[in-house]
Amino acid sequence: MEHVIETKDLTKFFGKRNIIYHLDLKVPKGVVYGFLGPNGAGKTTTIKMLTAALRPTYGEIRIFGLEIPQKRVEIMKKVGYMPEIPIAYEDMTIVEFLTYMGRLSGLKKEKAMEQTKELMRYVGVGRLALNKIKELSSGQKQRVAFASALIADPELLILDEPTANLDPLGRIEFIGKIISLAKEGKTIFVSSHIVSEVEKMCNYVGLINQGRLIAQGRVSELTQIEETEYDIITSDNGKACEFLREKPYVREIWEEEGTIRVQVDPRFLDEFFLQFPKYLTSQGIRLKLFRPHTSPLERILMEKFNIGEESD
Ligand SMILES: Nc1ncnc2c1ncn2[C@@H]1O[C@H](COP(=O)(O)OP(=O)(O)OP(=O)(O)O)[C@@H](O)[C@H]1O
Repeated sequence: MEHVIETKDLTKFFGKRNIIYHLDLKVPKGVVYGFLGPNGAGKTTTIKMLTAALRPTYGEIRIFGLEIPQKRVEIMKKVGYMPEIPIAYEDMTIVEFLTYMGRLSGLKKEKAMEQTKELMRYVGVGRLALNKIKELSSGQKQRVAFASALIADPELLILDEPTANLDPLGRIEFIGKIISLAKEGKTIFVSSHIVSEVEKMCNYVGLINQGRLIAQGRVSELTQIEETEYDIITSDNGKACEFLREKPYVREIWEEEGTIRVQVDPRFLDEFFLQFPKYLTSQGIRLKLFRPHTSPLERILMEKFNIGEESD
């Protein structure tokens, strides 16, 4: 099996409104796949179809090579799913809920309890074990929902905006957990509208806008567009600016709050990269920061989303 998740021509109408257009998702085994798109792009609708909560209007879905919805029960044994609005069992305590979810996933009672104990600690709700779900904050509920997705040690995790209610520290912790789960060999499909988050945790990405998949692939391959705008800080910004201003390949240059922003003619990037560091070294100027002005993923988003709008 080449792909853990594969859809062909996946399409969804709500009434006459076409919400998802001919989606061909391909999620290879072992990747952290970021399903990235703005509010209303169709992420949740797609995820609901992947988990058989919603029927496609047409198109095919295969998970582990098996067809949804026909093989749903068999497939879902190996899938941990965390919905956007988690948890319905509001009157259960966390322990009861997680043990119950473990039992539903086919674990023996003892194993379910053992997993519950370990996962409550893992997601940071150990002290709240006997609290009812309805007494929790939305971030705490999201942590419990994450534990619930992990309860049967799934091969594939499908997470719908899992960090939406987490505080900044919770987000950092969560990203660390996703990275280590991927190292264990799990495949993770995670939706988000936050570029920086996807950049930190995902090595594969699918960009969705207005129900259309506009790019898909390994982040490192998609982002090989050369940047022409850079942020620079040196130990002598004045001199560095003076040097750059004289160069014909520098299209624009200005300094803002101690950072030089330079825009280079893309045809002469090689010259810029060769000459600028050489000059700094010759003058004993130290380079403190040198980075593309926009992050690579942000750049492809801006490019692709514009293309999408033009072709409408
Ligand atoms: N049951 C429904 N009936 C009609 N329209 C719907 C239904 N569910 C979703 N939609 C519409 O489908 C579009 C996509 O919604 P969806 O929730 O999939 O987006 P999303 O990418 O998950 O957005 P967000 O980031 O805000 O969660 C929206 O325009 C929404 O209004």
